Amino acid sequence: KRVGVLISGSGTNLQALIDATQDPLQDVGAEIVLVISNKPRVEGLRRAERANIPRKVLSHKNFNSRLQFDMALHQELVNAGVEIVCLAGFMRILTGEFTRKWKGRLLNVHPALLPLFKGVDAQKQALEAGVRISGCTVHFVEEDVDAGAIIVQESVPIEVNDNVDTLVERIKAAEHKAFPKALQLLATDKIKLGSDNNIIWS
Ligand SMILES: Nc1nc2ccc(CNc3ccc(C(=O)NCCCC(=O)O)cc3)cc2c(=O)[nH]1
Ligand SMILES: N[C@@H]1O[C@H](COP(=O)(O)O)[C@@H](O)[C@H]1O
Repeated sequence: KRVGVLISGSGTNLQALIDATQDPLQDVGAEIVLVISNKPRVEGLRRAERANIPRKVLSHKNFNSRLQFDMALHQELVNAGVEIVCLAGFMRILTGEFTRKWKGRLLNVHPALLPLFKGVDAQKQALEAGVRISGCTVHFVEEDVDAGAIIVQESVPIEVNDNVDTLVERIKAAEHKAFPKALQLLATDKIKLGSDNNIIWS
């Protein structure tokens, strides 16, 4: 399957997807054919360059509305023949127009065990809640933010002297295993999204 990856920053999840899809010993069943960043000059674009993956910057500042940005994003993905889209640290909320066009083919990784700790500071929320276990979630993306059907989760312990930075790092290591696993399940048709947002395993 042809995969498009959307990023906004460092791209360590993009790197994990690149490594997994380019590893001859793994059969992820996917090829990353396009990387799009909504921010220029981020490290994730250099990771794509090093992997010889076509890449593009689409700044939301160049569009008069969220919908126009999303439709330009959609057209780029369609033109590249993308079949599955992965949000890898993409920090723009997508319109329902976009999420409906990619329903069942749009994945995101969230740095907490959803439905706990939705939103942008999930690791900080977990520390403040005093939970002893957190982790990451790879889910289908719906219009309702961080509410899509869950595909893969991986847990990590929260240590006594953890701060946001140490927890971010530990959760990222889990993300780098969970995201390729979830992509493989979808790309090789082991799972699909059911009509009432359930996961159907074949
Ligand atoms: N409709 C839909 N779109 C998404 C876009 C990105 C992510 C990634 N996780 C994210 C979750 C939350 C945010 C957020 O609230 N950012 C601050 C506002 C930025 C802006 O103005 O756009 C960003 C990404 C998830 C979703 C999702 O679940 N549903
Ligand atoms: N959505 C969240 O944004 C971060 C992206 O990191 P990177 O993949 O750009 O390194 C990750 O922690 C991910 O959970």
